[in-house]
Amino acid sequence: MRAAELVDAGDVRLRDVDRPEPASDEVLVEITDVGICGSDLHWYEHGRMGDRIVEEPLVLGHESAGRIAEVGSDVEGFSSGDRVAVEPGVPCRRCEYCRTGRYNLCPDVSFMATPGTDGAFREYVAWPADFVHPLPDSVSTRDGALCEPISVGLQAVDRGEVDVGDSVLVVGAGPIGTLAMACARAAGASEIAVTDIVDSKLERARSFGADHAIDGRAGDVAERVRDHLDGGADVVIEASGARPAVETALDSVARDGIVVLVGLAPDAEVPVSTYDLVRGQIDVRGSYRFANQYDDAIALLEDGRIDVGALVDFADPLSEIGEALERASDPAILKGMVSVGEE
Ligand SMILES: NC(=O)C1=CN([C@@H]2O[C@H](COP(=O)(O)OP(=O)(O)OC[C@H]3O[C@@H](n4cnc5c(N)ncnc54)[C@H](O)[C@@H]3O)[C@@H](O)[C@H]2O)C=CC1
Ligand SMILES: CC(=O)[C@H](N)C(=O)O
Repeated sequence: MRAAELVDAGDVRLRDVDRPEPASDEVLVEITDVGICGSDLHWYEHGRMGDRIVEEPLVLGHESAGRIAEVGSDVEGFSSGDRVAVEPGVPCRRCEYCRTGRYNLCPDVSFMATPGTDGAFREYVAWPADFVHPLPDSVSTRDGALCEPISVGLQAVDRGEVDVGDSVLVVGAGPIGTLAMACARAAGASEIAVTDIVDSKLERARSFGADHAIDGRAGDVAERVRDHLDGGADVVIEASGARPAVETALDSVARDGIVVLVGLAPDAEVPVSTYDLVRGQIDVRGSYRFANQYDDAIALLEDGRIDVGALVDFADPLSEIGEALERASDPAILKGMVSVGEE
């Protein structure tokens, strides 16, 4: 089968490799669609993330869906041809976090497209059946592949305890921020503001349903948030990881509000006034990946409550993976995808 391997920074090669055999508890998925995530671009551009370095060829891509090609001997409930979304992180299932349903925090998770665990820019993936989710007829595999970033959005909204009537500010209108916004709306948020520093992202946020799209380059964002959202946002979801954006998030929350930090910013140290946090009774929370969110993501797609297709700017074939990764690096692109098997 063909697999796109990252061999060095900026160097991804299509190679013929052995097709995997599913273990008894696995299914073999013929991959059809894979989203390109910012983390794929980071690995591609730098060949490393923090102290994790790509030393062996690594297949990128962790937002994937496809069709069942083979079913392991102990697996029940799947048949060849079933269309499925593949959840990319398989935890140990034994630790305290796994046993209490918080498997996104498992220290021994194998997550696709990180050193040691190949991702989905390849024709077939053998994957544990309990981390593979059937798609209803009305949900395409292209949309199903994006259950992954939708699940990140759902997790953020859960962490923010977004409820009916809440006002929400989303900082950063990339795919994660945009999907968090859609998930907040689905959870009942009544008024949603979004801020970004790229014009096209602000326009896309508006067309995706933001009530207020605030240009982060033009002056005091927090003040404008307070004007629009009656004194501040009940919940702020920070989805950029940029230092000034984190400051905006902390400054824009209403009293008794919750700030959810989703953006990953290894170097962003931000001064925090603990005095303001205490007096405002503010919760600041991290939100990491997702746990048990795929079924809800699929339900939102099935109900048409998230038009995830509107996020997608292009879908290139696997044979053009290098060009696809370059195209996706353009800040105006919201979501690029790779179609596997369609040439
Ligand atoms: N916590 C988690 O589980 C996960 C975290 N992430 C992280 O979430 C963040 C968002 O992911 P993507 O949407 O894929 O990234 P992205 O880079 O596509 O989007 C970030 C957006 O933030 C905007 N931005 C940058 N500086 C800003 C500022 N000062 N004010 C307002 N907006 C600003 C950018 O213009 C861009 O539109 C990244 O840091 C990513 O690493 C992604 C997936 C999972
Ligand atoms: C950071 C990412 O983009 C990825 N979804 C991950 O959880 O590692």
